[in-house]
Amino acid sequence: MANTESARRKIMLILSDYYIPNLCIKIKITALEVFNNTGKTPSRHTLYKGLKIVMINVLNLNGRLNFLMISKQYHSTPSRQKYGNVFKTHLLGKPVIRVTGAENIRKILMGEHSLVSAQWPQSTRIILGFNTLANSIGELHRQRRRILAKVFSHSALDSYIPRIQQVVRSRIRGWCGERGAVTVYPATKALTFRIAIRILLGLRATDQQLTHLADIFEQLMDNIFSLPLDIPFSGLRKVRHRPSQPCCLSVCLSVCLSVCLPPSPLNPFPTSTESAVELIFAAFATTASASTSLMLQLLQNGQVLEKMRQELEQHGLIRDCEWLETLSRLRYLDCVIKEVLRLLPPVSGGYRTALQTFELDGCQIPKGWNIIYSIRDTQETAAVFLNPDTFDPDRFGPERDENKKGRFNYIPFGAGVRSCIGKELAQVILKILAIELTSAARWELATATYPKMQTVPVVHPVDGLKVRFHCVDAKGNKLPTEE
Ligand code: HEM
Repeated sequence: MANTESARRKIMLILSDYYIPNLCIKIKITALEVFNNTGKTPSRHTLYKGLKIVMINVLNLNGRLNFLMISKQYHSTPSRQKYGNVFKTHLLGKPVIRVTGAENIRKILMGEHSLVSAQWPQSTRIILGFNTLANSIGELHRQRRRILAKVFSHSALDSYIPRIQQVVRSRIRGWCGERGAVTVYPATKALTFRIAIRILLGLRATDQQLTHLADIFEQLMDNIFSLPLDIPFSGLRKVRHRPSQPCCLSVCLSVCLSVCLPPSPLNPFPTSTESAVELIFAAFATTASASTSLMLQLLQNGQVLEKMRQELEQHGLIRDCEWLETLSRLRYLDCVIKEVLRLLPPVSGGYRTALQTFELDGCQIPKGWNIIYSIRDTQETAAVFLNPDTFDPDRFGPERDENKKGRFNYIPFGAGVRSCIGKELAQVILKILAIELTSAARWELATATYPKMQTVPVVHPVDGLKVRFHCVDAKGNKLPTEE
């Protein structure tokens, strides 16, 4: 029994470190059930088996619980109403200051490197690696950003467009060829993954390698916000030490793709697979989330889709958008993409640590404390947006341009020195997807009602959004499904 007690204490110790009260109670009960129900002192084997069951429960539950906790943090409107735009809460068991509102966000985002410093949760840092852009600070961050900026330059983006269009076109044809419904969120994740690997990184991966890597990334995303416990059965251990896999993701990527890593004129990562992992990670779920939200909004707002179609016809480029400059002439399409990212921002917020004690909105933030700046809440509550719950792309049009009334009310890509380095690329992908869908396909909801949305790790429909696609000709007539 002494063994049992010490094992239970060990678990409690680990958990209490991360202070999750409900989970602690649950574990205490489970541990007692596992160890005491036998009515006798367990053997080493039983004890180990029991511990294993407990830990699996804890850690599986932990993943979901963390998501729930984060979700709750981002949606704690009552707390915001009660305590204002800056208040203290807990995330992953640690105290954190949550910040909302354009003025407060401005101070945080413009204070990077002096007032605050980006600091992702420990699990994210461990999984992605410490040498990535998002995890580097100060001069190192500036240098890395300068190097990476080449991948996203105007000429680089121009060169990606025809190939992105090719990949998107072929994927949409595939969706139209499906007999049943397509689940949009995983389908767009596969699409962005393919674009990131083949076009952005210029890697020649086979379909089999792509599927294998996508599977690993999926697991990575599932565990990106988890307790930083590298112990058996934990999310962290799963992604770092997959059986029959090299021991970490970046190594895994390089081994899987070793035959095709160097050299490619577009591949700026002959040595840094960590950077490659980071870019795929940053592009993967975010762009897929926005793509899914785009399709959802176009399903729900037929008049917007019609207006987009008219704009494409006016420009005579229903099917050809070869250059960045051509894309930028489609003003209404630009408003549609902006509105999708306002109403359903894929990333809920960003993580910072206070480098010095400072005051924000009358509250003192002590040095060393964690801060989350909230994108979703800020966009949802910004007074500059009229009827904020309505999907209304014209709010970004030249006549109203509500966004002009305050710079930090609209921040789907963050702002300042840490703003999203891939934002132009993300917008290009979304625009090409919208053009291809509008001109070559029709899509309809395959379920009786629209799905609810989930917000963590990025915003997405709970059922992934089930849709039936059909190919159409230039006049909008349905084409027979290819066998
Ligand atoms: C709709 C799609 C996307 C959204 C909504 C989005 C959003 C964001 C946000 C909000 C940040 C800032 C986080 C912070 O303040 O700490 C960020 C940073 C970043 N994003 Fe994106 N992103 C998207 C797509 C992409 C793509 C396609 C790439 C690259 C291929 C990318 C690469 C990055 C990187 C590397 C950073 C870190 C920048 C730094 O720390 O200097 N993102 N993204």
